[in-house]
Amino acid sequence: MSGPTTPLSISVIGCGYLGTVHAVAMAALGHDVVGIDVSDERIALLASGEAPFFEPGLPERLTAGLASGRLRFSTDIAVAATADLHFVCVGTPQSEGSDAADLRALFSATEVLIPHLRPGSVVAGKSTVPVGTAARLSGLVEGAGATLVWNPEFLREGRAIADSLSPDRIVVGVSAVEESGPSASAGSSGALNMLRRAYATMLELGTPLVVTDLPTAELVKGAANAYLATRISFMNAMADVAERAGADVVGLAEALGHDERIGPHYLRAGIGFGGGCLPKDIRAFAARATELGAAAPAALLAQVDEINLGQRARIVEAVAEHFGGSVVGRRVTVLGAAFKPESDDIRDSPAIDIARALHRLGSIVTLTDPAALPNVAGRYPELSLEASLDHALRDAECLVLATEWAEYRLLDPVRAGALVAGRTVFDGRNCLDREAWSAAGWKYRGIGRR
Ligand SMILES: NC(=O)C1=CN([C@@H]2O[C@H](COP(=O)(O)OP(=O)(O)OC[C@H]3O[C@@H](n4cnc5c(N)ncnc54)[C@H](O)[C@@H]3O)[C@@H](O)[C@H]2O)C=CC1
Ligand SMILES: O=C(O)[C@H]1O[C@H](OP(=O)(O)OP(=O)(O)OC[C@H]2O[C@@H](n3ccc(=O)[nH]c3=O)[C@H](O)[C@@H]2O)[C@H](O)[C@@H](O)[C@@H]1O
Repeated sequence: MSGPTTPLSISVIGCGYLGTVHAVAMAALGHDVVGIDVSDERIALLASGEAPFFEPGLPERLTAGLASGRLRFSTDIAVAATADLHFVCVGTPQSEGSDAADLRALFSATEVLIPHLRPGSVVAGKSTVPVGTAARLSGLVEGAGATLVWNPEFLREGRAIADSLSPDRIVVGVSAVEESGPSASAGSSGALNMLRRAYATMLELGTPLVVTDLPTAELVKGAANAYLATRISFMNAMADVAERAGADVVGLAEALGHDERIGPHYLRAGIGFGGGCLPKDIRAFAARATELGAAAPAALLAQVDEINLGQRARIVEAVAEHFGGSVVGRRVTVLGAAFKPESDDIRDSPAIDIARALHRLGSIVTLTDPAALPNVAGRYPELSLEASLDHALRDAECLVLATEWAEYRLLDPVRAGALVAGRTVFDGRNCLDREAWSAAGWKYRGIGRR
């Protein structure tokens, strides 16, 4: 990818799944980038060229960035002082004991950055936040003569590099809004120009730029994730009806997806959504909506959440039912631990929830995954982990496919059938070839399927 006409000096604060990829992408675009994090371990890994998590394409991009001299990493926030533009990418997890977002890292990262800001520099918030957060931060930033903008991120794990370098759209929220619509003040207009320079390569390629006010930019992100989550739960609700009615949710989704007004994406029924974002983001959105007095969106998203979590419980119930009501002593192998394929992220993973629930009910659970097992090890000692797929299959009395990695989707049912002790498969992602598995003598159970 060709670089911008005038490279910027950029800091990226918080080098997790989002920040690491953003730092690497900004360097790939030709900017001078320093990634900053409070974790010594993480920064040491990154500085040595080792990707701290599994993300396709990241190792190559990281190595290239470091070799170009345009990418470095530090735990010292003072190194941000030379940057013109600071992207804040720290975590905003669910608070313990409530549905609201925990904004402590965001405020603390901004506070320590303040002494290193100078007039004209720009702070761009990328973390996902409840609407109104930017207004609370802007006073802090403007006190230092700098400008705050909100620039939410829409990348998906597993496709993070491509999503960062070729986004569907770039959204920038600025602080000044006049009655006639968003229009930038002097500070905001300079900040907007800085963001245009940061993303020049993509803008030249025609990527849409949406300039709006701060709360709308924050809401775009929350609404996008709420909508995606709602689509998935909608299809899981349809799957419930389909299953009871003897219909097939896979065919239903295909037919719905051909409608241009609906489109084919996020219609896959299954054990539901997980990860570090959709679940906590809909909860934070609902909590903030409630604070603002908007009861209906909070109720809608509570229902989306309930349907989603219900999918995990239902598959556990179905496995128990298969064994005549009790899984005690039954050997069940769960295929997949990550919340989605091409990622090692196990945050709020449906696969882990299901494996743990089966174990609690007395089942002997083996969990396998091509990338995520190092993240599971130590955290869930009750689960028996098996890196080799063949070993995981051996003597299993039933399989639960929880994460649709290619090696599971393409698993040969005849070969698998020779390894297991019982030929029953619960396809939690409706991704197996039902006919081929049935023909190989398996009892196939999908979700929302006959
Ligand atoms: N993971 C994803 O695919 C996406 C995440 N987001 C949002 O981006 C934000 C970050 O998410 P992830 O990267 O997934 O989280 P993460 O937990 O992987 O990374 C957060 C990083 O921030 C660091 N950190 C915490 N406090 C800090 C401080 N004061 N100064 C510097 N670094 C600090 C942590 O050590 C950690 O490395 C969240 O708001 C999330 O909702 C948005 C789009 C995509
Ligand atoms: O805010 C974020 O962090 C990101 O959250 C999601 O991205 P991500 O969580 O990486 O993964 P998705 O591909 O959206 O999948 C989320 C979950 O939904 C599930 N899913 C997805 C699609 C579908 O049809 N059905 C379904 O159950 C997946 O298995 C996975 O567990 C959004 O897609 C990104 O745009 C957003 O930037």
